[in-house]
Amino acid sequence: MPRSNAPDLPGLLSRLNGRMREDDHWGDVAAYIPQLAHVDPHQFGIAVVTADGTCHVAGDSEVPFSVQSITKVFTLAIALGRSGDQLWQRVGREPSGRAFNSIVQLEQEQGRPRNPFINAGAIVTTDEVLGHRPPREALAEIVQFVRAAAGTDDIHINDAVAASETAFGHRNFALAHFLASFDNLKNAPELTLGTYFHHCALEMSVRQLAMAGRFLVDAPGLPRLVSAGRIRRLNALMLTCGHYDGSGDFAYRVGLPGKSGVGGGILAIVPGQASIAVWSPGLNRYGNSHKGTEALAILARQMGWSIF
Ligand SMILES: NC(=O)CC[C@H](N)C(=O)O
Repeated sequence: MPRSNAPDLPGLLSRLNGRMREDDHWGDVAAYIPQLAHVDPHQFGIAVVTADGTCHVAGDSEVPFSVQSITKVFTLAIALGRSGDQLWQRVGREPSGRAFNSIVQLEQEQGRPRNPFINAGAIVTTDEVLGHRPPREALAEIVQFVRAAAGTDDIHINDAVAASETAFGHRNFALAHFLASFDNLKNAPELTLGTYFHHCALEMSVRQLAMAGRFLVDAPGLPRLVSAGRIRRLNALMLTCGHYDGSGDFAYRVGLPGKSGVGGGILAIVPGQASIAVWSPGLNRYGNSHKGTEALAILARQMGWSIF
């Protein structure tokens, strides 16, 4: 009997939801994207898909939220599918120890971002996915990949969020132009960023996100979109880099590969056993969901889930 079917998971999720709502420290929503600053922080949802394909949910599990940087996992999978290991000439595989939008290492390291999950690295993988196509085509491929992974067509880009980020995206413009100055962008910064802002503005509920994460679990009954070797490598990068300068703390507390977004979502993977999505819009000092991290730490402990 796999451990994923062990202690009454639905009951556990429901108690976890209650416990998260008792404590009134919710963290602060991301204010640098005006559309996200309006989101009510007092929300919490969780979904777990186990290896047998069952999805258990609790809390605000059907509310679509801005998945933001969690899409970097999907764009990385697509970029590796298109370019293979050549991608690593343009972007590294080391934790940055810096905030997600930091620019300092880019100058020191001649325009090769530390990893694909910080903004500079994700701008490079987006540029790779874009190739020399119109952004609309690349976005269609990304949305199609996410929909196929989730098993539903009801996943959309929120254009107002993309526009809001474009209007205030001075940091990301700076990063993209810096990359271009080191000859590490194939497209005009505006085109690559337009694609990046739009895929970050994808919206999903935790149910949809947990379903979309199934391809990273590598269990016989779950959809397989990339090879087993690539699944392991995506998970390795999620563990070491998925929470930016909070990645070590997340590994210490949760013990699972995970990817966060400033919309307050986290996708975490229990290899061979489960795909977990949590969402609570208030963030901690690293820009990762405060209650999402708390909830994952408790769930992992209670289920005995850890890669260690
Ligand atoms: N950490 C995040 O989710 C950041 C993504 C956001 N779109 C940005 O570029 O700033």
